[in-house]
Amino acid sequence: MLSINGVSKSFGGVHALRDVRMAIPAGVITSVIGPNGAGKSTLMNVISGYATPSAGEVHLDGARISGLPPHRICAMGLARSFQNLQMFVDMPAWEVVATGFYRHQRASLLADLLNLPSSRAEERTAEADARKLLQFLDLDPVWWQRRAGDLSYGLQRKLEIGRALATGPRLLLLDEPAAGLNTSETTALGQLFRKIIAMGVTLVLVEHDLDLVMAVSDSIYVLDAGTVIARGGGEEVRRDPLVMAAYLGLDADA
Ligand SMILES: Nc1ncnc2c1ncn2[C@@H]1O[C@H](COP(=O)(O)OP(=O)(O)OP(=O)(O)O)[C@@H](O)[C@H]1O
Repeated sequence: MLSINGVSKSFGGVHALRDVRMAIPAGVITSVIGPNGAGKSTLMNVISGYATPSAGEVHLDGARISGLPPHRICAMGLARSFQNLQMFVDMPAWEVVATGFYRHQRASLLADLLNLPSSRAEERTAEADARKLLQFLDLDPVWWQRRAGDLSYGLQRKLEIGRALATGPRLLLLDEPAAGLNTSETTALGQLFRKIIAMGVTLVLVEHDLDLVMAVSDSIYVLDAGTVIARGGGEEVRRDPLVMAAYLGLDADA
């Protein structure tokens, strides 16, 4: 579904990604792990159009997406969340999710400004759809009308996932979705991933919580210093000497 063909990205003299190749199939959870500075966020930015690769290409279902702006890539069915929350803190929680439906709305800016019936009808549909998504996310209705910024960090993370799902993606990239969550929130997040897969949305995770990664991933890629050093199932990756060396700072032979 997503193919990453020889992607490199440099920032001045820093080679954040070097000839990265990945083949991510539909219908499963693929995780990308690696120590700090390995290039994970840079890879997510390249895939989602927030960064242009210095070399190589990214294809989604055979169509080249590298080099396109984020909104075009989103319209092609690829949505993302961010490592640091990108939240509309002053909106009611439901409306944060509803903004994701904007991509599907047809009313013109003028209709919006004049509050014409076409614009109001779309708003009502977006609100109803947002409520369905909030139920899907298992967000207690007591929070729906509350200011998003007043929700706990874990609940705001859910809103961010809801907003991304509202764009109707076939593939969803989640950049460190468990960061800042407690143990029970992380367990619930793993269950939510399974529900998202069951909806027919493919998931790619960048995650530091290795327990979560091992529990939910069908396949794992390990990046270190901008290079893929291992790929496979949890056990395979866990036992890989290069992975141990990257994480523990040990010599691969040791
Ligand atoms: N905009 C930038 N300008 C310069 N260097 C950058 C930029 N973005 C990333 N880098 C560098 O590229 C390398 C990879 O960074 P990146 O943030 O992709 O790693 P990461 O694996 O996501 O790290 P972490 O797990 O700490 O979030 C690092 O050396 C980083 O300092």
